[in-house]
Amino acid sequence: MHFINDVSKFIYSSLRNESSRLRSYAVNCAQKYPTKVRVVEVGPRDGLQNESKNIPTDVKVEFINRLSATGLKNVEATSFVSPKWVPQMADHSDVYSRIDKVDGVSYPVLVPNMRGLLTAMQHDVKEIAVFGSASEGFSQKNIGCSIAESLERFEDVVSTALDHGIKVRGYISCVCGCPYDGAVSPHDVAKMSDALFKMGCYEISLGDTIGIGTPGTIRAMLQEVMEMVPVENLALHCHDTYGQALSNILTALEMGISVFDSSVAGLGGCPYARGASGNVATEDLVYMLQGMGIETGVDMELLLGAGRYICEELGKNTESKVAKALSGKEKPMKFLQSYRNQTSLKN
Ligand SMILES: CC(C)(COP(=O)([O-])OP(=O)([O-])OC[C@H]1O[C@@H](n2cnc3c(N)ncnc32)[C@H](O)[C@@H]1OP(=O)([O-])[O-])[C@@H](O)C(=O)NCCC(=O)NCCSC(=O)C[C@@](C)(O)CC(=O)[O-]
Repeated sequence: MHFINDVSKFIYSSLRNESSRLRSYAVNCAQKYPTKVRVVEVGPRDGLQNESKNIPTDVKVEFINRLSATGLKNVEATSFVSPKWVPQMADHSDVYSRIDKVDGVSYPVLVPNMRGLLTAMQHDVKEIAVFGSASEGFSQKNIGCSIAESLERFEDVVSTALDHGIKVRGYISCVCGCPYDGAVSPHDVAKMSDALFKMGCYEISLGDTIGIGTPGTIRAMLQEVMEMVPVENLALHCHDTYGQALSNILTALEMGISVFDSSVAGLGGCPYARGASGNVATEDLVYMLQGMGIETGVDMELLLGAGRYICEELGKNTESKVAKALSGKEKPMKFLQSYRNQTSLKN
């Protein structure tokens, strides 16, 4: 450990006078932050699924196309779920077939069962996500079965998808607490993560569905999960209900996690977790990461534009603090750039 710290300090001091990007790199090595983060945009799915007002398919398609142009590499497009359960996602087939598929961008879709997978395959979907829960109560309310039954169901879905060359991501909800069962033990989250990883999910996204976690509970949960699944196969999915999302993400970054889910304008919530607010806003996440010198590949101006577009269409105010702060500025990007130029960590 001392050796690692010494190496990090040496890298830091020897690069002190180099370019700003190298300086950020050294700082991140010294502090053990990853130098690059992949942001998984879940706005078109998690962000919109809870909206009661009908959102035209055209708007969803335009929203996804704008997000694809920002440099994001993962834009979750829709859910092939039952329209009886989530009416807002009933146009999943239309949305998926009409969006522009940009090279290098993945458009995962949620799939709860074999029927969802077969429909997704008819539309040549390249990546799906199965979604389970670490708590029994949420599993029953969200997908109508127990955890054990869900794992049985996913076995077939995952193996069929993999046989057809479709990548599979695995979500686990309620990793810090459940709206029906209360506290959830890190051991149960680790067990579920292990099961989905062994099934063939390339990445496990750990969802703090009701945003109740704090850096303390997130750390304890991640410690147990990391004993079962390598850190490079983990992602964190934070809702910001209690205002803890960015602190929780910082904790996960310190522990080596480098994939985070977020939703532009902080849209969202789960229909089966009443009272839970939206995901951490993508603008706020990217602002924090850029300010730490961590590469995301996301163009902030285009991202702010995508957030403005969907908020106008929904007739809502943004939940992003960054979007709110910059909305009063005549030239927001110039303002940000000049601020960054005055600080030691330019990006
Ligand atoms: C899993 C089921 C289908 C079980 O639902 P069920 O009622 O137990 O199953 P069923 O097989 O009896 O099906 C009921 C009806 O739905 C139809 N159906 C069945 N499957 C499909 C399908 N794939 N696509 C279209 N239709 C389907 C089926 O044909 C039938 O229609 P009917 O015969 O009555 O006319 C249901 O519970 C469901 O769709 N649940 C989805 C709930 C959901 O999408 N929740 C939000 C996403 S999860 C989330 O937000 C959390 C996450 C991922 O973001 C992470 C976090 O923050 O924690």
